[in-house]
Amino acid sequence: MDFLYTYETLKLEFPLVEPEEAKFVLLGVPFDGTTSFKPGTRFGPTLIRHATLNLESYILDYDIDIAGLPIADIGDIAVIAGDAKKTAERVRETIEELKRVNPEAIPITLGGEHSITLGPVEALNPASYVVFDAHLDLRDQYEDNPYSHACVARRISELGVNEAMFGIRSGTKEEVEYAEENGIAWVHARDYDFDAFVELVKPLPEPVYLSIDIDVFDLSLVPSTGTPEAGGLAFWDIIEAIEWLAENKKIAGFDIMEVAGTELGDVTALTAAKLLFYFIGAMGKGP
Ligand SMILES: N=C(N)NCCCCNCCCN
Ligand SMILES: [Mn+2]
Ligand SMILES: [Mn+2]
Repeated sequence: MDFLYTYETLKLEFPLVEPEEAKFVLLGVPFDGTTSFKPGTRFGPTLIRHATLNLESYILDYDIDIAGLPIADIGDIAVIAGDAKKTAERVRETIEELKRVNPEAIPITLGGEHSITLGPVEALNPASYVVFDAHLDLRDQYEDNPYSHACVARRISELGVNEAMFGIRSGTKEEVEYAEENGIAWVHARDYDFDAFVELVKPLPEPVYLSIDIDVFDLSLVPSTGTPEAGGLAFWDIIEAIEWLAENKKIAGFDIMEVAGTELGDVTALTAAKLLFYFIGAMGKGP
């Protein structure tokens, strides 16, 4: 099928299916309009897709080949440079188009900066938003823009979606107060472990939208991201959490955001690509 706002890009190397038949539908959003420190998230989707060429589709520890799963790639969204709100709206409309023809599809958005996550969340209407991020993203506005990547969790909480955040190590006093006043639970990167994750996520209502801001990882794993912060989580910390979610909660959608870089083979994109394959594998292997 054709979508109003998408165009074709590099694709995964194994056989893909049409979006109507897919369980997993990839969508890139090459947007870096509100990036405040390091630019380059507009190259994120292409860098991630390219990095998948380095990976085996067979996942050793799951004994599953994700090439056999129904995956579609609908390409990238034509973004509106500098306008996060309108770009997120295009993403919302595209995912709404997809859900009309395939209500079972799980959209996987590759970013692109985190502001764009508002689009899939509005389209999918999850009961809960679980996010791994170095940042709280709870500002009312940043640099005069309420649709900045630093505000996305605030905008999502205003929709009435429950939120839980993990790997946090950056925010303002106002953001901490907003979280407290609005019952938003978050776990500092220093305090993160699997038990803390399960304790907070278990009671959350379903479906859950899962967002990974790539800057949650330790800097060594993600040198190219918009606003890097030292002191992050390990790769397997996040895989373990994804596995628990895949087994225990209905997942409405997933994204990997804030991947930047200008060179093919960037470490950050390799981390993101491996994360993508594990997400698909964990969701595809069944309980
Ligand atoms: N969600 C985000 N990525 N937020 C980034 C906010 C950047 C704040 N820099 C503050 C610098 C103060 N000198
Ligand atoms: Mn973020
Ligand atoms: Mn972040």
